[in-house]
Amino acid sequence: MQSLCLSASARVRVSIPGPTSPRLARSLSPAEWAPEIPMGSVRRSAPLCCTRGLQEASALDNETYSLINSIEVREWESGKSIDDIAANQGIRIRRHPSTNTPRNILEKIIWDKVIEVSELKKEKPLTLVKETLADAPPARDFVGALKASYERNGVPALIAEVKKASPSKGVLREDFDPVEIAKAYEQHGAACLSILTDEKYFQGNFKILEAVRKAGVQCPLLCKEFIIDSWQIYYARSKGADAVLLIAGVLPDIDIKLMTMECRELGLTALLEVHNERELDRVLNIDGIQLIGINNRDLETFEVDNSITKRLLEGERGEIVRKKGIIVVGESGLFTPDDVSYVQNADVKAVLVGESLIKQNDPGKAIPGLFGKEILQC
Ligand SMILES: O=C(O)c1ccccc1NCC(=O)[C@H](O)[C@H](O)COP(=O)(O)O
Repeated sequence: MQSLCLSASARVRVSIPGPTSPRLARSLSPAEWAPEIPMGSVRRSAPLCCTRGLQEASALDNETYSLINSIEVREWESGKSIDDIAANQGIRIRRHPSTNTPRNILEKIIWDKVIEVSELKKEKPLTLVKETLADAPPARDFVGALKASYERNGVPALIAEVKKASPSKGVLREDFDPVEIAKAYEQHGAACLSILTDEKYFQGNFKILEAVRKAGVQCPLLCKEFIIDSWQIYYARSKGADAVLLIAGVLPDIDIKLMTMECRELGLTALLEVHNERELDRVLNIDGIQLIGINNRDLETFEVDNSITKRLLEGERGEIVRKKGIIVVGESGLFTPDDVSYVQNADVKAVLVGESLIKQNDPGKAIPGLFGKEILQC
């Protein structure tokens, strides 16, 4: 089957390579890729994806066909920038600085990330990253691990976060041995781990992700990054990630569609993070989403409010989530068994917890304190 691979984050880039699965194991020749077209800069005729894609539409699968006909691609054709498209979807974070002053910390993180990723791509272009994919450890079943833990324990499965620092709280733990902490989390029942890889704001990095995997930790690993470019998804997999975070408050629908397709092809789980009704509605309208995280923390203001999880899962939205069999993760600000029960009553099947565990003398032993009981490992 022919397959269209298109990345819209900051650029539109397309290839129509050969059969879908084996193509990930090999690198694509430059001829298979359309030239990269900077988004938000010049107005151009239709991107190559549209013309090539439509010519070959009869050979494309339904998912790809609907993508190339999507409203966003048509908007792009009519000259809208990625920031315009995002703004139409209620996204306040701009990808490209139009002033020197970011509106908030999340926007600043994203502007820095755009620069960081463009440097990394120069050092290691996608074709080289793809060559290293075959050496990565096989991807583990992130959602399967969460479901199994929930069934085993009757409380939300734990995604324990290996987090040294954060923009809202500064350094959370001076004495930070990520591998020891990861092992302790696993030993005390964490179903999965979240590894911060952003260096500038969280003092994380990809060496931590690799070291945790190489140390023999079995839990699936979430690469906690600010993803704005498909390159980062391939890079995360090449470093051993089993899941990646996609933030709906940063990524327009077209990026989410393309990136979730790429995740599927790589065997990665995409955790779609939302913070309000509009973001949840956007994500629920995208096919194939298995895992949604509701972040109780407003990443623009740092305000944490656990009732956001409850509010978003009330009524029709909760019904749609259940009908689609989506697993919901309650994220941030969870400190006590009451906090965990509160989000569990809102129908959350997993929780993502950083600060309240990492700040304890023994972060692993703090897990029973968080749940009010011991959590059984698989
Ligand atoms: O944690 C922050 O200060 C932060 C600031 C800006 C963007 C993202 C941020 N955190 C990411 C997260 O959402 C949390 O690391 C994660 O949900 C765990 O939260 P917590 O248990 O409150 O540490």
